Amino acid sequence: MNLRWLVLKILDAIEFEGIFVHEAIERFTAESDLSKQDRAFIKKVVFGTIEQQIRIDYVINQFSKIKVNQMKPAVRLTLRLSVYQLLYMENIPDSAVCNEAVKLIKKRKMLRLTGFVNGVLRAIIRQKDSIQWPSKDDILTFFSVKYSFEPDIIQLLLEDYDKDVVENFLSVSNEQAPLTIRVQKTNITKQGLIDALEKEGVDVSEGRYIDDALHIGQIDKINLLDSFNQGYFQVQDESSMMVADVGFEDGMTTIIDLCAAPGGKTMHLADKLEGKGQVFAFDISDKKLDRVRENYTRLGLTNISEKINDATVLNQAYIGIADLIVADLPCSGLGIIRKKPDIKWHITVDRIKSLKKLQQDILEVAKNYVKPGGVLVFSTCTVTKTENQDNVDWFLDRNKDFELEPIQKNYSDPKTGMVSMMPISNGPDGFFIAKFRKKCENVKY
Ligand SMILES: C[S@@+](CC[C@H](N)C(=O)[O-])C[C@H]1O[C@@H](n2cnc3c(N)ncnc32)[C@H](O)[C@@H]1O
Repeated sequence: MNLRWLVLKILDAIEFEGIFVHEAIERFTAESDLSKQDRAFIKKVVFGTIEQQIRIDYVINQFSKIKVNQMKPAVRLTLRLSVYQLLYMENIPDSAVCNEAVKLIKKRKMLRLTGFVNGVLRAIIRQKDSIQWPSKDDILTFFSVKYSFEPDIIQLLLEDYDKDVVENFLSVSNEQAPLTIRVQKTNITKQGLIDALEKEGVDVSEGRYIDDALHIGQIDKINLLDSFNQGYFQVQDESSMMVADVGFEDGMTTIIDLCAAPGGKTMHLADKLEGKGQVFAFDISDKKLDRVRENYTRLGLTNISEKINDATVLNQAYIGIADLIVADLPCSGLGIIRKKPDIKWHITVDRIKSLKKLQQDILEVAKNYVKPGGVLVFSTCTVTKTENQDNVDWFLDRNKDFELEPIQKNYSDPKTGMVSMMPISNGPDGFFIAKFRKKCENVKY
């Protein structure tokens, strides 16, 4: 099996079919008998090539007369995956990278272009220590090339945050995220899970903010772990666990998770209900809800009912019934780029504007399902003020029957009473949470 050939096919599918990185890797590696090391290599090169695309293209363009966007797709992708290895994988000899690239071009039957590819790569190998990088005087181009982000997105972030904060965000977004799991308390205690994982040879350490969170070592195939199949845990980032940690209160019985798939927060809330009460898990399509079903079946949870429901359309059956509404809304996802690097290339300023409109449409409907005294939690896995704080102001302005309840946790911002977290190195993803309570004199959980 030629691993780089598989990488090329995966990159090709991502670029021309528009599928997500994880989906593409899964499609081309699931059925094959690749070793753990082979899969790790493929994942590293695919993730890295996507993540560092702007920087890689910048380097190629310095050494090639034909610019990247004028190249034949197979040549462009072969050069990108090769330059990633040259710049970021020191353990691979430069000559091997070059020879393998030429083999790929031959395999694609582009014999006339082998000399070109070989020439560009050899030039980069010779001069990679003297590449001319953009000057810091032009901070947008400098950050864009250094961290491989679109200048428009950097500009948007610079309008919201200080330069140092933005630079840290860009840098951490290119790191590997920790693998975090949540103890499924209905099935096992935390210590019981730690013991079970260690018995299976998995490295375990405590999470940073949430008691039920554990970090585990990177695992090739999690579904081969007995503790996973026994439903002892759910893979979930710590920032995502904060939603139930903030929203759930003793005495609650009826919860609606309006945008639930794949179900991370639904499972956590059903766990907090200790198998009692009801979590209504809504999402836009049955295919999305399949993931929710898979999760609750494996975890053995019976207090979840899933249903196709468009969150922008008021559903009369649920008006005023919920103790807690979770509106974990579709967003630009800038807080989770470490896990989904292709977000870098899908998100635009216009898309963020249209997401804001969708978020407001959903919040306008969501408020109707809350009981007097009940809670509406609004969350996103992004860091733009447009999608977060602006929506909070907009919501409070229009809905005087709701108030912002300050979140008092060791991970919330004491000034705003909200959670607005940038991704943290070896820690949680970037995330935002605001908690609204529907006013009522007598009822409070
Ligand atoms: C951020 S994800 C939710 C993640 C989920 N809460 C979890 O913790 O696993 C946003 C979800 O919103 C769903 N969605 C998008 N538009 C929707 C709509 N109009 N109505 C309901 N769900 C929608 C998407 O299908 C997606 O599953």
